[in-house]
Amino acid sequence: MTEFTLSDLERIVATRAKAAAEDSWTAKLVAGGQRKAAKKLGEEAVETVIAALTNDRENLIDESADLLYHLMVVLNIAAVPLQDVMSELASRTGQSGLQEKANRQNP
Ligand SMILES: N=c1c2ncn([C@@H]3O[C@H](COP(=O)(O)OP(=O)(O)OP(=O)(O)O)[C@@H](O)[C@H]3O)c2ncn1[C@@H]1O[C@H](COP(=O)(O)O)[C@@H](O)[C@H]1O
Repeated sequence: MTEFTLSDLERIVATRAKAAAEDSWTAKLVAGGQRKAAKKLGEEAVETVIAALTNDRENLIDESADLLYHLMVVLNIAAVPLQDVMSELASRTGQSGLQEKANRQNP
């Protein structure tokens, strides 16, 4: 199987967001607005946490997929390109998270 990336998922979400709400979960979520989509994202985050804490590997993979998909929907509604998130992550490379935290606390 060829590698599937978050960029592929972003493209699928952008396409399906324009479908009829009765034919597509993505379109239904988008039509429901950011409040509902963000709530769904929060639920998936909690389910991911529970899977992690119960050492349920299969469920962790499943819930992580739900989480990433719903994040892509929330970013789509907010008109935030995935590349903006990746650029933010890229700008953080080369500095330890611990160093960044220390700089924030002692500017
Ligand atoms: N990756 C996903 C994806 N992951 C999860 N989901 C849907 O997210 C929904 C929520 O799942 P949950 O089980 O958490 O929620 P639920 O139990 O069904 O609902 P509640 O009980 O919480 O109300 C389900 O309908 C899942 O099918 C997804 N729906 C779509 N995609 C991708 O989007 C594409 C287009 O899908 P449609 O927009 O539906 O055409 C698909 O081919 C996939 O690539």
